[in-house]
Amino acid sequence: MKIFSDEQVYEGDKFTAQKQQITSIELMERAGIQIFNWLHLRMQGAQVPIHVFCGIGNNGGNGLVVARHLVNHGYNVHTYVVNFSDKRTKGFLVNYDLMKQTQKKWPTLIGPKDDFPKIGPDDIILDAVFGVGLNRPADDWVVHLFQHFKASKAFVLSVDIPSGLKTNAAPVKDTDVVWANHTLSFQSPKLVFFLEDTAKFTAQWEVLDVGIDPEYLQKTNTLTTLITKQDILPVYKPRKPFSHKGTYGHALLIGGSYGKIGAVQLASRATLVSGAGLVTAFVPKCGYLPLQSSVPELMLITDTNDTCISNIAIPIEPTVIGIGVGMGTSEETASAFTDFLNQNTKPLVIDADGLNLLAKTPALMEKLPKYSVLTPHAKELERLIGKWSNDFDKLDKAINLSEKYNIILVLKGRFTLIVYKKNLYINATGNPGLATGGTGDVLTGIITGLMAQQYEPLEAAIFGVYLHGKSADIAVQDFGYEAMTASRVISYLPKAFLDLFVKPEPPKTANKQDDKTTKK
Ligand SMILES: NC(=O)C1=CN([C@@H]2O[C@H](COP(=O)(O)OP(=O)(O)OC[C@H]3O[C@@H](n4cnc5c(N)ncnc54)[C@H](OP(=O)(O)O)[C@@H]3O)[C@@H](O)[C@H]2O)[C@@H](O)CC1
Ligand SMILES: Nc1ncnc2c1ncn2[C@@H]1O[C@H](COP(=O)(O)OP(=O)(O)O)[C@@H](O)[C@H]1O
Ligand SMILES: [K+]
Repeated sequence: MKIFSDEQVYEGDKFTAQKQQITSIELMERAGIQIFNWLHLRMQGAQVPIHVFCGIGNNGGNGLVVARHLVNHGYNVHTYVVNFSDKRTKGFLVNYDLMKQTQKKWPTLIGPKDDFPKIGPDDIILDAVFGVGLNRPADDWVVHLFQHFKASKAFVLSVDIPSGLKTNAAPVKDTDVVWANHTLSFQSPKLVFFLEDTAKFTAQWEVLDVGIDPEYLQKTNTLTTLITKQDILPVYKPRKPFSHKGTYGHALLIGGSYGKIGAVQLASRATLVSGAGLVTAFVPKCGYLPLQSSVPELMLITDTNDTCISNIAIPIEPTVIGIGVGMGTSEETASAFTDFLNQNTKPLVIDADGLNLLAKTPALMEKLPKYSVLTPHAKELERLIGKWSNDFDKLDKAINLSEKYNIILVLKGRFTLIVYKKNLYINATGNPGLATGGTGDVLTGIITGLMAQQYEPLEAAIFGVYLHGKSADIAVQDFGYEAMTASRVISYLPKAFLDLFVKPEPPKTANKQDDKTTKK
């Protein structure tokens, strides 16, 4: 799913107005009706007080449209204008006048010196104070109003974005932003809904189709994508009837050390279950027996050293190499890793201690083949790029690293972000059941297995991360979060593949307008 920038949404609005010969006010009316329908469907006329707080820009204009329809349908509505500027937009002004005509009085103006209205814990707040037009910190009194919302414990529905939140920068303080229970985001979700520092500002979100012309949506490319099944299906390579194990590549996993052979076991099982034709592991001698007896499909090559990797000699021609899981960072291993990178020409997936060794000797980054896939968790990433001040700083640094070495970075977390140069892919599958040792090794195995089958490295990273999280999402239904374990994530990979071909259920809505909303 494309994540449009603010500029692209404005541009799309203009394109639509021109192509469909309608005014921006009519487009605003359409969007407002969508929000009204969302509320009406859920409230069915209930007389719960609804406090609509409107700014003076187009976000406020959207709020006024909703308020008018709520009044017309007999709801218990209180409308306020948060009067932070006198530069009112046309979309605001037109709807402000219509509001007067509808309820025969002007909405209540709130300024810096006014008391805030009483809001009960069972009331509803419609937050239309700031949208994506926020371009400087809000005044203190407006921030106090946001805190008043939070203190009321009322349900907060934000229009387009929680007010005070920007789409491209971190807020200075958590109190500068409205904490929404739900956000109706225009046309696509915002990147900030998926970032560690800002996801908390909306407990849930939904996309509202505000009627931007389909031609514009289709032809416009975005830098940011939310990975959905619809993005994965065109990438999926169906198994061919006249194929054999050679068709699906030979994956090699290099890793393991005394006490950490399990990491290679998990990664190589995941590689096998992802469909690689042949899988070999290169491990220290101590790994031979446990791996040979626990994974019969796996072939093994051992190092001359008993307990750690000391000399990576590979008498095979693998399609792809996954290196680093459980490998350790001893001096012998570090030197073997350097020698390996100096002579390697095969595509690479690098995880765990492979990343730690790269961080220790950054000059080794020059040796990475282009399109190598690196899969750091937050700590490993910090070792590679240094500390960051906020999510956007982290992304900038990751983009720089990707551009400098032409590599793909898989930034693991609740929402794993795949960075390739300026392109960003967000994965939303997965759950806290994955917060357990070994699940990262499984991911390395999956991506390596997909690359063995000739998925392009970027495709393999995107597809792999999606499948990994999906397995966990299916497994959680049987095991819950606590009992998940990395092995169970592998056992549910088959179901994650099969799920690709299950059609999503149509949304259960009674209202045609509401069919247009996309549920998370
Ligand atoms: N079809 C539709 O219905 C569509 C509707 N859309 C809706 O429009 C919304 C964006 O509307 P918007 O551009 O008018 O800006 P908005 O967020 O309302 O802010 C108001 C103005 O306040 C100002 N300002 C900024 N920061 C400030 C501050 N800290 N303290 C004080 N003032 C501050 C700044 O103006 P300035 O003073 O800089 O001239 C800004 O312009 C968007 O989120 C969506 O709801 C669009 O998506 C298109 C399709
Ligand atoms: N709360 C969470 N929600 C979703 N995914 C998670 C969560 N916690 C961890 N994960 C995923 O689990 C994996 C953990 O990887 P990693 O930290 O490398 O584990 P290990 O090194 O033990 O194998 C990553 O793919 C990460 O995205
Ligand atoms: K808002």
